[in-house]
Formats: sequence, C-alpha cells, structure tokens
Amino acid sequence: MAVYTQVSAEALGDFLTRFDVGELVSFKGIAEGVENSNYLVETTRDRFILTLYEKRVAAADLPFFMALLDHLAERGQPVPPAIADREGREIHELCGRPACLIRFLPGVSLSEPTAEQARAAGTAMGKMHAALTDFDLARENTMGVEHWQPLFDKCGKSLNEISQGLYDDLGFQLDEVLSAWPAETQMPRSVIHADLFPDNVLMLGDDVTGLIDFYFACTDFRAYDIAVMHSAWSFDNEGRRFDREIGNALLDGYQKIVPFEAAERAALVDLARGACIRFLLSRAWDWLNTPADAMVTRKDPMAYWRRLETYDAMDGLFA
Ligand SMILES: Nc1ncnc2c1ncn2[C@@H]1O[C@H](COP(=O)(O)OP(=O)(O)O)[C@@H](O)[C@H]1O
Ligand SMILES: N[C@@H](CCOP(=O)(O)O)C(=O)O
Repeated sequence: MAVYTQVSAEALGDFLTRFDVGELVSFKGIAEGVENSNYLVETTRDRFILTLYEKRVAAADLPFFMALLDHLAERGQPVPPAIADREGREIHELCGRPACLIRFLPGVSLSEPTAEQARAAGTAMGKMHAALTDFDLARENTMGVEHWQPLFDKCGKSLNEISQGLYDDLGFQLDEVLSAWPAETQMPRSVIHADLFPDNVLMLGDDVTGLIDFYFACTDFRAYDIAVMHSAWSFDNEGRRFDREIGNALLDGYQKIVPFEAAERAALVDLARGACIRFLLSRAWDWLNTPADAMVTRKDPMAYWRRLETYDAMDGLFA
C-alpha cells in the first residue's frame, strides 16, 4: 500500500482551484508503488495523478525531476510531466508534503512480459536516451557505485539475519564488482532512469504507453540503465528463472536505437552484477529496517542474490 499521507476531499478540492483543470469529481489512493503517496484524481475535465513526495524523495531534487520530465515530454517521449498551475508552478505543497499534479497516462504494468513487450520496452529506453543527449542538468546517483560499500557496511553482519553467510558472500561479490567497475571515462554517461522495472513501464498490448517513476533518475553510465532493466525484466520475481529470450529482446530493441559501443557491450555483465548489488543492498536495508507490520510490503533481497549468481556464471549478456 503506498498511501502514507491521507488527503481529504476538501484539501484536494481547494488544491485543484490553483490549476485550470476543472473541478474534483472523485479520487482514490493507488495501492501500487512504495516510495510516495499516489492518488488517481478525476475532475470535470480529465484524469490526473496526484503525487505527494515522501521521505525518500528530497524536495531539493524535484526541480531536476520535473525539468527532466518536461524535456522528455517536449521531445514526444511517453512520460508524464507535471501540470503547471495558473502561475506556471509545477511543484506545490499539500498536507505538509511536496506535491505535484501529474498527467495521467493510459496502460498497465505487466508482471510477466513477453519477448515482444520486452523488445518494445528496450526500444523505449533507447528513444529516451536519444532524447536526453541535449539535456544539460545532472544529478548524482545517490544509489550509485560509490554508495554500495558504505551501505554494505551499514547493513553489516545483520545481513546474515536475511540469509546465513550473506555478509561474507556479498562482501566477496562487492569486492569483485568494484574492482571490475569501468572508469568514468571508459563509456558514455548520461542522465538515466535507473529503475526501469516492469512496474515502471505502462503498456497496451505490445506498445509502450508510459515510462513512469523517474525519482531515481541520475547521471551515470548510459549502459548501466539497460543493465538495471535487464536484471529486472529477464528473471521471474524471485530471481530463480532466467529468460534469455526476454533479455536478448530487450537489448536488441535498445541497440536498434542506441547501438552499443564496444566498451559498453564488454562491460554489460559487470554492470548487471552491479545492478544486482545495488538492489540487493537497498532491499536488504529496507528488510532490516522496516517493521514487519508496516503498510508497505518488503521486497525480497535474495531475489537479487540469485540474479547475481546467474550473472556471475555468464561471460556476457549477449548469447
Ligand atoms: N502518470 C501516471 N499515469 C498513470 N498511472 C500512474 C502514473 N504515475 C503513477 N501511476 C500509477 O501509480 C502507481 C505507483 O506509481 P509509482 O511512481 O511507481 O510510485 P512509487 O514512486 O511510490 O513507487 C503505478 O504503478 C501506476 O499504477
Ligand atoms: N524497483 C526497486 C524499488 C523501487 O520501487 P519503485 O516502486 O519506486 O519502482 C526494487 O524492486 O527493489
């Protein structure tokens, strides 16, 4: 359940008067998602998403995210920009939280995408990267490679409460991935989504209708974005079954738009191992620090350990 902040009909009705969007007809909390509070809002004119930003999204980062969404939307990418109020402001405050009213996009996120859908999603990421070549802003990846060792150290031996021996096993893998990690100048860097899991891609049939949830977007290796996507899309939820056909379709759809440079292609498997460590660590931290009775469902860190083991046994992502 991702509605942390309750909004009353009165507060929302009053909030909407700042915009030229018609009057409130109905609204309801959206259960999906874990980071922010999201509501589906219906007015006399249209549908919108109301997002109240909770503790993981820093208010200071919102201008970057909104500029990024505006840039992509202006270039015809299927992303949801924030709606500006009558004075041109996109970022607001509601019920004590930073808040945005966001364009609603049609489509559903898939739990079991097919290879054709993965190909379309890879192509959508390629088009997004191509549209970002003239985007000038930057944001540090606060979940990037420099942050893995400190987060590992913060989790410490408690990792063994998740699975016996995880502290030593993950420590070993982390050392390996850090020593294989490419130097900054070795391959193209860009603003990337950094969390394009199936739940952040809206689709109708085989068509991508929306790329959402840009709140981890940051500057990093461009190929790291597709590696994150590969690790999220090519396995079942538990990370037990690897589907090479889906992985290949994803990479293939992407490289039709943004061909891989030789250095990117060679580094993909190490970037995917890094992606596993990143999500394993954030999930492990949440696992160890979220009370079992909290409203939000904790995601299984070991699903990323299993993926890491699969990548560890691979020579390259293409086969
Ligand atoms: N612009 C949008 N159009 C349509 N649905 C959206 C939009 N933004 C979010 N949603 C819906 O809200 C859910 C949660 O949004 P998301 O941004 O993933 O939340 P969180 O940041 O909390 O993880 C999505 O799974 C989707 O169903
Ligand atoms: N995709 C991450 C968690 C971030 O959740 P999101 O709902 O904001 O995409 C994971 O699965 O660990």
